Amino acid sequence: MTAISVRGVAKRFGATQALADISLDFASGSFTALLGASGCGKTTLLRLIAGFESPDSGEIRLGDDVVADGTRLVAPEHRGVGVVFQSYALWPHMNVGANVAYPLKTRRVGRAESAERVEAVLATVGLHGFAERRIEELSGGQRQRVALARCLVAESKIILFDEPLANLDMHLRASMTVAFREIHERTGTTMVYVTHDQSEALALADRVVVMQAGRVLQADAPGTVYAAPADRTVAGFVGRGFLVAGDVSSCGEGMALVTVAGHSFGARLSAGQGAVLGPATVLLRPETMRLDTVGMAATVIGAIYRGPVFEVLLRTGFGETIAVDCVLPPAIGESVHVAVSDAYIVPG
Ligand SMILES: Nc1ncnc2c1ncn2[C@@H]1O[C@H](COP(=O)(O)OP(=O)(O)OP(=O)(O)O)[C@@H](O)[C@H]1O
Repeated sequence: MTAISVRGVAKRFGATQALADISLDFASGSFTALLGASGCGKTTLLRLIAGFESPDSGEIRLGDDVVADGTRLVAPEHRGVGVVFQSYALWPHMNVGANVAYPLKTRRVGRAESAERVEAVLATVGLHGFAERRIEELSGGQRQRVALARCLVAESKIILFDEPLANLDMHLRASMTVAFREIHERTGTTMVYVTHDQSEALALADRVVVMQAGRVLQADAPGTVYAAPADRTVAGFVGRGFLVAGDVSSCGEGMALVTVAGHSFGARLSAGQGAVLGPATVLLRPETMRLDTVGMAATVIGAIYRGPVFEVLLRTGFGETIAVDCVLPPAIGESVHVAVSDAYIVPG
């Protein structure tokens, strides 16, 4: 079943076309990440679904109900949609329990039932026994869990997240990413998650929608967006990758034989990509390249220590920069060869 349907939606702010003709369906129980650089329109799309903005054209449905079109605009409080913001939007003068219970209070749910439901959602978000705590006693991650609990207690079928982890440190982000996934799996809530952090999007979502300048460039499973990006922009934005110029000499069975800097290797073609003989854009990723005795000729231009490995920066014979991961980096200026075990011909 479709939980959210966005059809031909456009939104302009003065001279800025924030969204241009967006059509997307969000399946019930799905977890979608809206990913893109600052200003691409992610938040605007989220705000349109929530009802904080109205579309200039197009239609938005939640389940079977039209909530926005040329004639109708259902107010946010009547959409049954929960929103978790980057700023927690909690009431500092109320304790955790009262913050979480707020949606139940406005619906006049009885005290005993309310206390029971609040305790249950606090347990779901890993805050069992926190009901009496004051908001200012909590860490950023705990506050974000309270905000999520407040959405869950209202039993919103849809929860929208607007960069909820942007204020947290790296370790807390990682643990909250795991927590969000678990809560999604446990509750089956339809979730839409705005982020500009591609690693967060890949880790959390079952579908990643990559946006640029108010348009959708690709909407696919994380593995597909990573392994088979739809164009150069997605290839450059998702994961660590390098786009180099190659020359395709033969094609067949979804594979091409491509030559880059004098070295020939097999590269995948995207589904539906026909024969692409001649010049092509090749996506190379560090994990599928290694230094070897044969391969693309390159010169070492630098090495960055990344913890477990060094990222060794190389310049190919055509002046393009690529990188491979190495435990022991070669010396700067050294001539090396790079063997490629997987590559991808970027469409377009
Ligand atoms: N209320 C507004 N008034 C004027 N312009 C706006 C308004 N809201 C958004 N915009 C513009 O619309 C475009 C899309 O903004 P939006 O906030 O959706 O982008 P975003 O992808 O969420 O960016 P960020 O990651 O920086 O939040 C931007 O150019 C922005 O400046």
